[in-house]
Amino acid sequence: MASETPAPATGRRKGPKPPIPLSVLTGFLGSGKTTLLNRLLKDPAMANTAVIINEFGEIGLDHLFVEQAGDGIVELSSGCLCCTIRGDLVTTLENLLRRLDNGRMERLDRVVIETTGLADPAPILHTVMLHPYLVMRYRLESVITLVDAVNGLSTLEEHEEARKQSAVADRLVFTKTDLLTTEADRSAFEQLKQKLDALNPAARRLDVQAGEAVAERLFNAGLYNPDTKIPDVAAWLNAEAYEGAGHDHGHHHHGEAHTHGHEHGHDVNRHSESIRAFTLSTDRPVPASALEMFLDLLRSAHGPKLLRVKGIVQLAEDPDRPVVIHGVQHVFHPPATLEAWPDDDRRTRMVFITKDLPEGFVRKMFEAFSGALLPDTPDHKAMTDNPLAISGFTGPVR
Ligand SMILES: Nc1nc2c(ncn2[C@@H]2O[C@H](COP(=O)(O)OP(=O)(O)OP(=O)(O)O)[C@@H](O)[C@H]2O)c(=O)[nH]1
Repeated sequence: MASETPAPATGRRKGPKPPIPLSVLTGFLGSGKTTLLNRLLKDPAMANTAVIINEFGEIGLDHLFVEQAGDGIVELSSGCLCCTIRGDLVTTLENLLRRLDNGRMERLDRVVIETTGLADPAPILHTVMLHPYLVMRYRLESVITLVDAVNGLSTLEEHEEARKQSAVADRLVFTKTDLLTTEADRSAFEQLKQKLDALNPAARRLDVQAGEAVAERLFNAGLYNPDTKIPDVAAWLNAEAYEGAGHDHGHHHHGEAHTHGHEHGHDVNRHSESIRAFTLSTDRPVPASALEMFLDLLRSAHGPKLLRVKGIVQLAEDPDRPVVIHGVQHVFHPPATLEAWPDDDRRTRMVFITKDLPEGFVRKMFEAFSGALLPDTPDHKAMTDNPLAISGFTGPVR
């Protein structure tokens, strides 16, 4: 627990240490996580990174070992640390902090957690976000999801977990594009990319085979530019990418065949459409209490349907210092206040990836609390839907 770590650690230099960026590497079974990690671990750019994996055995690190420490952490010749999850993730993350705080480790610039193939990344993120001490020392930077270019389309169609993994990603990394040899393969890959456009329009995409999956492009997806430490809100939100993607979901998938009949959980189109990506924005400053009530209601009543929420908000009470919000399902990072707006755009902007939670409903709720008009993102549903009628809604909008 937090008490094991000596308190003076954070005060060794002046002020508390900045939180350590933490990324989650996920992707379906066999999507190529181990292969990519093996390559990354040799990259000098991974120095001062700790990678947390379930099993050393799988990853075949033997030739890279330099030191085997008692706490399940090994130091690799690249300067990267590798840890197994012994006990639980909290203990592993605490062990890393202990090494850092007692000087056994000089620096820790980044932590990467590899999930098992079937895992929903949200509980891993919650482990950190809900822990009172870890949430001060680590900061969620990015979710990186590997997508197999050959099998990705069928995996997405058949597995809810794969859709969620893709929807919450900050980076979508294609593997196995070298295996796209036939016309049919390439056409399936195009369809896969279209599906991902709908599920997650904002994630930057990288191709392993094109050499794009290097550390500097995979990571550094957080709010803060790692070099300047200045928040780069526009890149982090990438709200422009949602324009066009979030508003016509109903039209993206028509014409696709249903292949699995209509038992629950197997209607491909219905599920693809149930995950939505959209933005809300307003010029009007939002009262702090309205923001709080809006987020409280969203997360308490609809938490599991919020796959990912990011935003920057102009508060009525403190319009010069924007507040940054960041949530994964019902769990939100403590809101951070920036000292100033990073650029001239002072609008409140929020991006949402939701499941079974229609855009019109979220929009209406935001309007109801904030009194804000949302002129730049007209949505005819918002004009016609009655939010009270929808609040008990459980299925997708047709
Ligand atoms: N041709 C090709 N094969 C790849 C690529 N990436 C991974 N593979 C192969 O795909 C298989 C699965 O890769 P892994 O790295 O074990 O995948 P994983 O995601 O770690 O798998 P799990 O641990 O089972 O979830 C291995 O045989 C890899 O060699 C790629 O870009 N191209």
